[in-house]
Amino acid sequence: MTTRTRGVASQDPPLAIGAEHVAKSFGHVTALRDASIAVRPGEIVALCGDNGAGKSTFLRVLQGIYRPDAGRVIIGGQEVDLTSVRDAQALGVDTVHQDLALAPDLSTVDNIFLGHEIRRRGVLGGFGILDRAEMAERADAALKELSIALPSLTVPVRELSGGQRQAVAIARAVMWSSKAVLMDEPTAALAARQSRIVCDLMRSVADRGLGVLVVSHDLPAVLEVAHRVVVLWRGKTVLDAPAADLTVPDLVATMVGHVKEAA
Ligand SMILES: Nc1ncnc2c1ncn2[C@@H]1O[C@H](COP(=O)(O)OP(=O)(O)OP(=O)(O)O)[C@@H](O)[C@H]1O
Repeated sequence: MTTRTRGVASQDPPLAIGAEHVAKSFGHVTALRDASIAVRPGEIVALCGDNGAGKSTFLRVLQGIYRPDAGRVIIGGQEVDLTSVRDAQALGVDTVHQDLALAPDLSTVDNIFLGHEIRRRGVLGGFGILDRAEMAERADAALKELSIALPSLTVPVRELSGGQRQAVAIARAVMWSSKAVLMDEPTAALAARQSRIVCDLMRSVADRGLGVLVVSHDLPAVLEVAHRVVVLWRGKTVLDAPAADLTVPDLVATMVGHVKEAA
């Protein structure tokens, strides 16, 4: 992984996460041809587009799963060359996946600390036993900070509701992110009330100063929660506008190619 500041260091405030003129092809299929997005600290930006527009591919570029063929990725105001998801995580970017990627048989505490377990020092200085009390305390504090109320932090997460599991996945991502959280369709599987709770949670995450990039087909939720909306059409950013200036019919028209405003 390398980082450079060329051309992006003067942006004020520095981008939490962004990308400029990204292209990515798979053989003869062009998934992205000119995709750009900019998310500043404390900002919620929605990434929308019709099926096959390139949203998942763009998200994977920002996560470090795919290297772009052209263009650049920016994290924390610096141009970066990500070679893996671990690179993005090390720079402070974590993802809430559509399937949440939680371990169903583990508790909320264990899921939040999965891969980041805290251990007490062993008697002989080796790896010690899990420090469950410390992990429970820190998980509880992180959930409280996001105003997430759960019936129990110790039951397996499969016993929680869909909205509660979504909240656990978001809390886990926030716990290990210092710059931005990427969310893939966070309200897709939720009823209206739980969807509103997740939108409130996105606001809490942004209020902590993190950038939030959310991929969503839920256009009313997008317009309610996002500060700005970026639309991809056939792999190109064709709209980047404040959500307050847009309506659902505007967005639908842009998503299907009736472009009113080029970025
Ligand atoms: N690994 C891959 N190999 C080949 N083609 C791919 C690959 N990933 C994506 N594509 C193609 O790239 C284009 C963009 O796909 P992508 O999944 O990024 O779109 P999307 O906007 O996320 O779509 P959806 O909303 O349907 O999930 C599509 O034509 C898709 O078939």
